[in-house]
Amino acid sequence: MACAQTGSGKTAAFCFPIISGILKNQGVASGRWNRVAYPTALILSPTRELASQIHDEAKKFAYETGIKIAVVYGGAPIVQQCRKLQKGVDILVAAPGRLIDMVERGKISLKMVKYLALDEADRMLDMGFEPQIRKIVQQMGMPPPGSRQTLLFSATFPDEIQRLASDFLSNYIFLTVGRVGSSTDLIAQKVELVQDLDKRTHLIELLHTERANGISGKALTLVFVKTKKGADSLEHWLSKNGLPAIAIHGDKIQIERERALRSFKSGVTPILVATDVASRGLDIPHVAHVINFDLPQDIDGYVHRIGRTGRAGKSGMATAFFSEKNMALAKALAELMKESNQEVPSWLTEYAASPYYGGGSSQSKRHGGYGGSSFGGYDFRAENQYNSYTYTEPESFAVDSSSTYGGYATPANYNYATDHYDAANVEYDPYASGKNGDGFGHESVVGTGLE
Ligand SMILES: Nc1ncnc2c1ncn2[C@@H]1O[C@H](COP(=O)(O)OP(=O)(O)OP(=O)(O)O)[C@@H](O)[C@H]1O
Repeated sequence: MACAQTGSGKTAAFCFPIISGILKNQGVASGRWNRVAYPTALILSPTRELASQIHDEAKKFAYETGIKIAVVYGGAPIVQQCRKLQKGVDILVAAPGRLIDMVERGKISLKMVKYLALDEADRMLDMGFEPQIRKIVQQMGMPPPGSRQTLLFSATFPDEIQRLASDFLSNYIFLTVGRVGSSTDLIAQKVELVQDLDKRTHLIELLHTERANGISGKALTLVFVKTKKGADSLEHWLSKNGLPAIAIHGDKIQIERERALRSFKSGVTPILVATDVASRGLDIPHVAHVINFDLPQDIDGYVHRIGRTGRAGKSGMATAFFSEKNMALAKALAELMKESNQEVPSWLTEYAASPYYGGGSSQSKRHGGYGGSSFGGYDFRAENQYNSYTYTEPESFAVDSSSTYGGYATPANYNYATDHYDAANVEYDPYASGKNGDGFGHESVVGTGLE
């Protein structure tokens, strides 16, 4: 289970070990025609666009290795996808619906899967996708957790989802780079108090000012709204006001969705109005500004949305229109902004402090989820240990022998700065001799930055 901030390169982090594992252990599939495809690795994604992006990335990573990569998702011709599969596939990238369909039709067998990766894993295991994932992983012939490696990746991981995820894992390692659910401070975040009725005018002013200041150029702006209807309507409104915009949402047919994305990426339509269908995983160069015209319900949604900018070390900007409908988000938003070294407006601090909106509670409450917040921030198995986890040199993570982790002494010479990634090797035991030392038979590894 691995968490790192948006835009930090998680796709490569799960693709490379898979590619390496296949080359080392399984060997690549033959190019012979097969009626049924037997992928060695399965990568699942919540949206078609993300599946397509992962497929493209994985192809680059596997260049000249002979590894065969295919993608299946709904809304695209199934015949073409089948034809590709029949030529052999090592890594299959899929959106759940189409995958289930193809397994049921006998076109794909999951019997040989040795690597299962769930990108945006918390989304894949939330209420919407969980039944489908359960079906794929537990009822379609896939080898059990001990006989395959399972990789769950996301920038956010609420503890209730972590709990659920353990059903698909055995004795797993929890690895975080930075704090789970935090956003990168490469993104300059701004929150503005705007009444619902004024949002459109405010948006137009904001976009015109940007243009007047010459910010546009090649820069792209992504505007998030709550509903599909709202997306279409805002697209028309912006276009009518001389601001070229295009909408993407789940009610559009796949060709239209892809056309919208292409037009946005190429800069032909520099404003994309989107629902949450575009909130996760999409890596679009030149997105300079993310505007939350409507804020999402929970803070994790906000983290993913603003994460469409400020990627791969580049800086970005995020503006949120906050109205009274968003009060439940006040505390989590203020905390997140503070944590990412952003200036928090005083009115937001006041809302955040109001007990009426869940304010005034202790830090530890962040883990439990309240009023729209679902900060993870830790390995849910280690709640007690984290409470008593102390260290003396947070900069370098060099821990002296007085430090404790769940009441167990950390080895005197253990240096987190150099040793913590070694914990990914299951045989390596950083905390104590014998078992993991915390008595839980698992390991949690926390890194401090993108390194
Ligand atoms: N080592 C690297 N050096 C430079 N760029 C990199 C490196 N690793 C990844 N990238 C680039 O960083 C960008 C973001 O990567 P990626 O899409 O994998 O992020 P992510 O962590 O999955 O984000 P999200 O949480 O939004 O899905 C991509 O354009 C990718 O090519």
